[in-house]
Amino acid sequence: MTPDDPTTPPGRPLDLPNISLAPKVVLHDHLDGGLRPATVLELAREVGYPDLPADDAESLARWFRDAADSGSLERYLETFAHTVAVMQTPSALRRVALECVRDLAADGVVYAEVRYAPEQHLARGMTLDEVVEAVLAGFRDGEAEAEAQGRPILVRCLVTAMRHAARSQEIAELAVRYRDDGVVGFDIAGAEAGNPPTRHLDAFEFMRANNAHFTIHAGEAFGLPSIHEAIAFCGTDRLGHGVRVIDDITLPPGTDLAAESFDGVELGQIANMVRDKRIPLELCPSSNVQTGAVASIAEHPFNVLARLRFRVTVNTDNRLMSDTTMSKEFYRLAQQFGYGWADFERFTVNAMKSAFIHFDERLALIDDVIKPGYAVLVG
Ligand SMILES: O=c1[nH]cnc2c1ncn2[C@H]1C[C@H](O)[C@@H](CO)O1
Ligand SMILES: [Zn+2]
Repeated sequence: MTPDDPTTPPGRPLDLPNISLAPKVVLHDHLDGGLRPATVLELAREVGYPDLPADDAESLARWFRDAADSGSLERYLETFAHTVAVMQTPSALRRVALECVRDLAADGVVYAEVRYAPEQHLARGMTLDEVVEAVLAGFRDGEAEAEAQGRPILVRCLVTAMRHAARSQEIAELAVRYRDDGVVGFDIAGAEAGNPPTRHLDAFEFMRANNAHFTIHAGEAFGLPSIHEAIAFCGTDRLGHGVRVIDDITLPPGTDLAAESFDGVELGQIANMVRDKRIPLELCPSSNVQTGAVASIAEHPFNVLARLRFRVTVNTDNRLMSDTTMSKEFYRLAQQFGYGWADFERFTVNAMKSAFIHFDERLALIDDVIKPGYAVLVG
């Protein structure tokens, strides 16, 4: 695209430096999937963890990306053993949480919901409450620092239960216990096949009974039945990925996935329900390619879903494993599907509307931060 090209979107060039200036919102970002490689090395040395697969930051970064590039969610998840191993003390958790906020703020993120599974951080004797408190302290440190640097960011936390394990009720209780301290919701993650959302129905019912929010990783490695359970039986507020909802959408043969509109599309009951109820899709393009949920960015249903007016949001999932940032995800989508600032603004407003903070707080960020931020870029 060049400035003379009539297809070039208006405003500043859509390059990474400009995209990083745009206000962005991330709803799906794992704390244990976003460590800095140098921090993994330092913490491993501090806690005496000898099993890292590389001993310099650059090689370690490459190892995470390549190992996660596996085409299988199960193999992708194996890489987390190394990050979780070095996140077993309050000081390590607080540092990782602080650096997470620093990295998000430096990338122009203005609101983030960051998740992790407290039950995976008990190996050296911390309690679930101590884990949550250490992470929240790190987020508060990061927010204060960003504020002082004139780059304010609001970071809230989701606590995740591992879907193959049996602690979801406890984790849901933890979410409710810390709801006034920065935990805004609950989630389940891990290997999807064989661990359907209804395995954790009690935990979701507990959240609903307490008027509390949750999202569910569904429709990533496993398809429509998982999405159906998450919505129909569990009553999820959002879908973690949900990308396989595309399997309930019939496109005429030969449809160009990068088109601006789609004729002759048919939606099944599940796809209609997701769209009718405006259930947010936490799409994570790079991660979806790495786990084999989709074959490539070009074949990612993001554009089809966006043009069909599903409530799509753009997310990082795991910045370390995908070697990504919010800006890079936006950039990759723009390169593939020709998006401009107005599209980015729409995806960002979609995300902000879908956040688990209160309505007035969401509205304030949309009106006071997101809209003015994009107005500057559009010019
Ligand atoms: O995209 C994902 N799908 C399922 N599970 C995931 C994904 N990304 C991270 N996880 C797992 C691995 C982490 O250890 C855990 C908590 O953040 O969540
Ligand atoms: Zn995830």
